Amino acid sequence: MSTRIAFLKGHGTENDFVIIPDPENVIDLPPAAVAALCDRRAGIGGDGLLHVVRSAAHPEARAMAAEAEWFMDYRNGDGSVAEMCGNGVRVFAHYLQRAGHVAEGDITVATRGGVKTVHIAKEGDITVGMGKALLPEGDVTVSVGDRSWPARNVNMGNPHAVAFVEDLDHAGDLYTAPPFSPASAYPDGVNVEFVVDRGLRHVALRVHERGSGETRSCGTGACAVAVAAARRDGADPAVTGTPATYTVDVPGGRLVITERPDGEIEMTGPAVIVAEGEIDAGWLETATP
Ligand SMILES: N[C@@H](CCC[C@H](N)C(=O)O)C(=O)O
Repeated sequence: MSTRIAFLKGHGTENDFVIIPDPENVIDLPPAAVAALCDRRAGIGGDGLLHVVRSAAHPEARAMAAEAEWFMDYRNGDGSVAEMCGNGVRVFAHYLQRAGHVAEGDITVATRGGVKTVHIAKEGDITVGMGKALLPEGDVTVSVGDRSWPARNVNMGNPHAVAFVEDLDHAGDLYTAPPFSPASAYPDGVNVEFVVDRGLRHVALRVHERGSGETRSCGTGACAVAVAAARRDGADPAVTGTPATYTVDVPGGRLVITERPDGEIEMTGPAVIVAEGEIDAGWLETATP
Protein backbone atom coordinates (compact mmCIF):
# COMPACT_ATOMS: atom_id res chain seq x y z
CA MET A 1 0.00 0.00 0.00
CA SER A 2 1.29 3.41 -0.94
CA THR A 3 2.35 5.88 1.78
CA ARG A 4 0.03 8.81 2.40
CA ILE A 5 1.11 12.40 3.06
CA ALA A 6 -1.23 14.58 5.13
CA PHE A 7 -2.17 17.96 3.67
CA LEU A 8 -4.54 20.84 4.30
CA LYS A 9 -5.79 23.58 2.01
CA GLY A 10 -6.22 27.14 3.21
CA HIS A 11 -6.32 30.75 2.11
CA GLY A 12 -5.92 34.32 3.31
CA THR A 13 -8.07 36.78 1.31
CA GLU A 14 -8.15 34.06 -1.37
CA ASN A 15 -4.38 33.82 -1.72
CA ASP A 16 -4.47 30.03 -1.43
CA PHE A 17 -2.00 27.48 -0.18
CA VAL A 18 -1.37 23.77 0.07
CA ILE A 19 -0.22 23.13 3.64
CA ILE A 20 2.13 20.19 4.31
CA PRO A 21 2.71 19.50 8.01
CA ASP A 22 6.17 17.95 8.36
CA PRO A 23 7.52 18.81 11.84
CA GLU A 24 10.73 16.78 11.51
CA ASN A 25 11.41 17.78 7.87
CA VAL A 26 11.35 14.27 6.45
CA ILE A 27 9.21 14.90 3.34
CA ASP A 28 11.19 15.57 0.17
CA LEU A 29 9.65 18.56 -1.62
CA PRO A 30 11.75 19.43 -4.66
CA PRO A 31 10.45 22.27 -6.88
CA ALA A 32 8.73 19.82 -9.27
CA ALA A 33 6.77 18.24 -6.38
CA VAL A 34 5.64 21.67 -5.17
CA ALA A 35 4.58 22.66 -8.68
CA ALA A 36 2.66 19.38 -9.07
CA LEU A 37 0.82 19.89 -5.75
CA CYS A 38 -0.03 23.51 -6.63
CA ASP A 39 -1.28 22.62 -10.12
CA ARG A 40 -4.98 23.57 -10.24
CA ARG A 41 -5.98 20.82 -12.67
CA ALA A 42 -3.67 17.88 -12.04
CA GLY A 43 -2.86 18.59 -8.38
CA ILE A 44 -4.52 20.09 -5.29
CA GLY A 45 -4.11 23.66 -6.46
CA GLY A 46 -2.65 26.72 -4.80
CA ASP A 47 -0.75 29.96 -5.33
CA GLY A 48 1.91 28.53 -3.06
CA LEU A 49 2.79 25.87 -0.51
CA LEU A 50 3.37 26.18 3.24
CA HIS A 51 5.77 23.48 4.45
CA VAL A 52 5.33 23.40 8.24
CA VAL A 53 8.63 22.40 9.85
CA ARG A 54 10.18 22.77 13.29
CA SER A 55 12.94 25.40 12.98
CA ALA A 56 15.42 23.05 14.68
CA ALA A 57 14.82 20.48 11.92
CA HIS A 58 15.50 22.79 8.95
CA PRO A 59 18.98 23.95 7.96
CA GLU A 60 17.70 27.38 6.85
CA ALA A 61 15.92 27.99 10.17
CA ARG A 62 18.08 26.31 12.80
CA ALA A 63 19.65 29.63 13.84
CA MET A 64 16.15 31.01 14.58
CA ALA A 65 15.02 27.98 16.65
CA ALA A 66 15.59 29.70 20.00
CA GLU A 67 13.26 32.53 18.95
CA ALA A 68 10.65 30.62 16.96
CA GLU A 69 9.79 26.92 17.25
CA TRP A 70 8.16 26.75 13.79
CA PHE A 71 9.56 27.61 10.35
CA MET A 72 7.35 28.62 7.41
CA ASP A 73 9.22 27.01 4.51
CA TYR A 74 7.27 28.96 1.86
CA ARG A 75 7.31 28.01 -1.83
CA ASN A 76 5.68 29.72 -4.78
CA GLY A 77 3.32 27.74 -7.02
CA ASP A 78 6.06 27.18 -9.62
CA GLY A 79 8.25 25.57 -6.93
CA SER A 80 10.54 28.56 -6.40
CA VAL A 81 11.50 29.69 -2.92
CA ALA A 82 10.50 33.11 -1.55
CA GLU A 83 11.66 34.99 1.50
CA MET A 84 8.28 35.85 2.92
CA CYS A 85 4.52 35.50 2.39
CA GLY A 86 2.23 37.78 4.38
CA ASN A 87 -1.02 35.93 3.73
CA GLY A 88 0.79 32.64 4.15
CA VAL A 89 2.09 33.47 7.61
CA ARG A 90 -1.46 34.14 8.88
CA VAL A 91 -2.68 30.83 7.46
CA PHE A 92 0.42 29.11 8.88
CA ALA A 93 -0.32 30.49 12.37
CA HIS A 94 -3.98 29.51 12.08
CA TYR A 95 -2.93 25.97 11.17
CA LEU A 96 -0.51 25.78 14.14
CA GLN A 97 -3.28 26.83 16.51
CA ARG A 98 -5.86 24.47 15.00
CA ALA A 99 -3.38 21.58 15.23
CA GLY A 100 -2.77 22.36 18.92
CA HIS A 101 0.90 23.32 18.42
CA VAL A 102 0.35 26.87 19.76
CA ALA A 103 -2.28 28.70 21.80
CA GLU A 104 -4.12 31.92 21.00
CA GLY A 105 -2.25 35.15 21.67
CA ASP A 106 1.23 36.10 20.48
CA ILE A 107 3.43 33.53 18.78
CA THR A 108 6.59 33.74 16.70
CA VAL A 109 7.16 32.19 13.27
CA ALA A 110 10.54 31.83 11.56
CA THR A 111 10.60 32.77 7.88
CA ARG A 112 13.39 33.33 5.37
CA GLY A 113 12.63 37.02 5.93
CA GLY A 114 13.36 36.70 9.67
CA VAL A 115 11.25 35.96 12.75
CA LYS A 116 7.71 37.39 12.65
CA THR A 117 5.37 37.95 15.59
CA VAL A 118 1.81 36.86 14.94
CA HIS A 119 -1.18 37.70 17.12
CA ILE A 120 -3.90 35.05 16.96
CA ALA A 121 -7.12 36.57 18.28
CA LYS A 122 -9.69 34.37 20.04
CA GLU A 123 -12.01 34.98 17.13
CA GLY A 124 -11.58 36.81 13.88
CA ASP A 125 -8.58 38.19 12.10
CA ILE A 126 -4.87 37.59 12.63
CA THR A 127 -2.29 40.37 12.95
CA VAL A 128 1.32 39.98 11.83
CA GLY A 129 4.31 42.14 12.73
CA MET A 130 5.78 42.37 9.24
CA GLY A 131 8.94 44.28 10.21
CA LYS A 132 10.20 47.35 8.38
CA ALA A 133 10.14 48.11 4.66
CA LEU A 134 13.28 48.94 2.73
CA LEU A 135 12.94 51.51 -0.04
CA PRO A 136 15.81 50.91 -2.45
CA GLU A 137 16.66 53.91 -4.63
CA GLY A 138 16.26 53.69 -8.38
CA ASP A 139 13.67 54.55 -10.98
CA VAL A 140 11.73 51.65 -12.43
CA THR A 141 9.09 51.73 -15.15
CA VAL A 142 6.43 49.02 -15.45
CA SER A 143 4.56 48.52 -18.72
CA VAL A 144 1.41 46.80 -19.93
CA GLY A 145 0.75 47.07 -23.66
CA ASP A 146 1.39 50.65 -24.69
CA ARG A 147 0.91 52.07 -21.17
CA SER A 148 3.80 52.63 -18.74
CA TRP A 149 3.99 53.84 -15.16
CA PRO A 150 6.78 54.76 -12.75
CA ALA A 151 6.97 52.15 -9.99
CA ARG A 152 8.26 52.46 -6.44
CA ASN A 153 10.72 49.86 -5.19
CA VAL A 154 9.62 48.49 -1.82
CA ASN A 155 11.26 45.49 -0.20
CA MET A 156 9.22 43.66 2.45
CA GLY A 157 11.77 40.87 2.74
CA ASN A 158 10.74 40.11 -0.84
CA PRO A 159 10.83 42.59 -3.75
CA HIS A 160 7.86 44.66 -4.91
CA ALA A 161 7.32 47.26 -7.63
CA VAL A 162 4.30 49.46 -6.84
CA ALA A 163 2.66 51.38 -9.68
CA PHE A 164 -0.24 53.81 -9.15
CA VAL A 165 -2.56 53.59 -12.15
CA GLU A 166 -5.80 55.25 -13.25
CA ASP A 167 -7.80 52.03 -13.61
CA LEU A 168 -7.06 48.46 -12.46
CA ASP A 169 -8.23 47.20 -15.86
CA HIS A 170 -5.17 48.89 -17.36
CA ALA A 171 -3.12 46.04 -15.86
CA GLY A 172 -4.64 43.82 -18.58
CA ASP A 173 -5.04 40.06 -18.20
CA LEU A 174 -1.74 39.64 -16.28
CA TYR A 175 -1.24 36.18 -17.78
CA THR A 176 2.45 36.99 -17.98
CA ALA A 177 4.74 39.09 -15.80
CA PRO A 178 4.59 42.78 -16.76
CA PRO A 179 7.89 43.93 -18.26
CA PHE A 180 9.88 46.59 -16.44
CA SER A 181 12.86 48.73 -17.23
CA PRO A 182 15.70 48.78 -16.64
CA ALA A 183 15.56 45.02 -17.21
CA SER A 184 18.39 44.60 -14.69
CA ALA A 185 16.33 46.19 -11.85
CA TYR A 186 15.23 42.89 -10.29
CA PRO A 187 17.76 40.14 -10.90
CA ASP A 188 15.72 37.72 -8.76
CA GLY A 189 12.32 38.73 -10.19
CA VAL A 190 9.69 40.95 -8.60
CA ASN A 191 6.08 41.09 -7.47
CA VAL A 192 4.23 43.90 -9.26
CA GLU A 193 1.29 45.75 -7.70
CA PHE A 194 -1.10 47.99 -9.68
CA VAL A 195 -2.91 50.40 -7.37
CA VAL A 196 -5.88 52.78 -7.55
CA ASP A 197 -7.35 55.09 -4.92
CA ARG A 198 -10.68 54.26 -3.33
CA GLY A 199 -10.84 57.07 -0.73
CA LEU A 200 -8.84 58.61 2.09
CA ARG A 201 -6.10 56.10 3.10
CA HIS A 202 -8.02 53.50 1.14
CA VAL A 203 -6.63 51.84 -1.98
CA ALA A 204 -7.25 48.77 -4.12
CA LEU A 205 -4.73 46.59 -5.92
CA ARG A 206 -4.15 43.87 -8.43
CA VAL A 207 -0.94 41.93 -8.24
CA HIS A 208 1.24 39.75 -10.44
CA GLU A 209 3.31 37.58 -8.12
CA ARG A 210 6.74 36.25 -8.89
CA GLY A 211 6.45 32.48 -9.14
CA SER A 212 2.63 32.37 -9.04
CA GLY A 213 1.14 34.75 -11.65
CA GLU A 214 -1.87 36.93 -10.87
CA THR A 215 -3.22 36.10 -7.41
CA ARG A 216 -6.32 37.27 -5.53
CA SER A 217 -4.18 38.85 -2.81
CA CYS A 218 -0.63 39.43 -1.63
CA GLY A 219 0.06 40.35 2.01
CA THR A 220 3.60 41.62 1.52
CA GLY A 221 2.29 43.41 -1.58
CA ALA A 222 -0.44 45.15 0.44
CA CYS A 223 2.23 46.32 2.92
CA ALA A 224 4.44 47.57 0.07
CA VAL A 225 1.45 49.46 -1.36
CA ALA A 226 0.61 51.08 2.01
CA VAL A 227 4.25 52.18 2.39
CA ALA A 228 4.38 53.63 -1.13
CA ALA A 229 0.98 55.33 -0.71
CA ALA A 230 2.02 56.94 2.59
CA ARG A 231 5.11 58.47 0.92
CA ARG A 232 3.01 59.67 -2.01
CA ASP A 233 0.34 61.14 0.33
CA GLY A 234 2.76 63.01 2.61
CA ALA A 235 1.82 60.59 5.42
CA ASP A 236 5.20 58.91 5.96
CA PRO A 237 5.02 58.07 9.70
CA ALA A 238 8.74 58.71 10.16
CA VAL A 239 8.11 62.31 9.03
CA THR A 240 4.68 63.01 10.56
CA GLY A 241 5.38 61.17 13.84
CA THR A 242 1.97 59.49 13.67
CA PRO A 243 1.05 55.99 12.47
CA ALA A 244 -0.42 55.66 8.98
CA THR A 245 -3.20 53.12 8.50
CA TYR A 246 -4.31 52.08 5.02
CA THR A 247 -7.21 49.86 4.04
CA VAL A 248 -6.07 47.80 1.06
CA ASP A 249 -8.75 46.08 -0.99
CA VAL A 250 -7.54 43.06 -2.94
CA PRO A 251 -9.60 40.99 -5.39
CA GLY A 252 -10.07 38.37 -2.63
CA GLY A 253 -10.98 40.63 0.30
CA ARG A 254 -9.49 43.35 2.49
CA LEU A 255 -6.29 43.85 4.50
CA VAL A 256 -5.54 46.63 6.96
CA ILE A 257 -1.97 47.86 7.18
CA THR A 258 -0.49 50.18 9.81
CA GLU A 259 3.02 51.62 9.67
CA ARG A 260 4.34 53.19 12.88
CA PRO A 261 6.80 56.10 13.19
CA ASP A 262 9.60 53.61 14.01
CA GLY A 263 8.91 51.93 10.64
CA GLU A 264 7.37 48.74 12.04
CA ILE A 265 4.44 47.52 9.93
CA GLU A 266 1.44 45.50 11.08
CA MET A 267 -0.93 43.64 8.75
CA THR A 268 -4.36 42.37 9.81
CA GLY A 269 -6.51 39.99 7.82
CA PRO A 270 -8.31 36.66 7.81
CA ALA A 271 -6.98 33.11 7.63
CA VAL A 272 -9.13 30.14 6.63
CA ILE A 273 -8.56 26.38 6.46
CA VAL A 274 -11.01 24.86 3.99
CA ALA A 275 -10.07 21.19 3.73
CA GLU A 276 -7.73 18.46 4.83
CA GLY A 277 -6.85 15.09 3.41
CA GLU A 278 -4.11 12.74 2.27
CA ILE A 279 -1.91 12.70 -0.80
CA ASP A 280 -0.92 9.43 -2.39
CA ALA A 281 2.90 9.52 -2.23
CA GLY A 282 2.97 7.22 -5.28
CA TRP A 283 1.09 9.86 -7.31
CA LEU A 284 3.49 12.56 -6.14
CA GLU A 285 6.44 10.44 -7.28
CA THR A 286 4.95 9.90 -10.74
CA ALA A 287 4.00 13.59 -10.96
CA THR A 288 7.60 14.65 -10.37
CA PRO A 289 9.88 13.14 -13.02
N1 LIG B 1 1.45 35.94 -1.64
C1 LIG B 1 2.50 36.30 -0.78
C2 LIG B 1 3.86 36.53 -1.37
C3 LIG B 1 4.47 35.22 -1.85
C4 LIG B 1 5.89 35.35 -2.34
C5 LIG B 1 6.03 36.09 -3.64
N2 LIG B 1 5.34 35.48 -4.73
C6 LIG B 1 7.53 36.22 -3.96
O1 LIG B 1 8.07 35.44 -4.75
O2 LIG B 1 8.16 37.12 -3.39
C7 LIG B 1 2.09 37.29 0.28
O3 LIG B 1 0.94 37.21 0.73
O4 LIG B 1 2.93 38.08 0.74
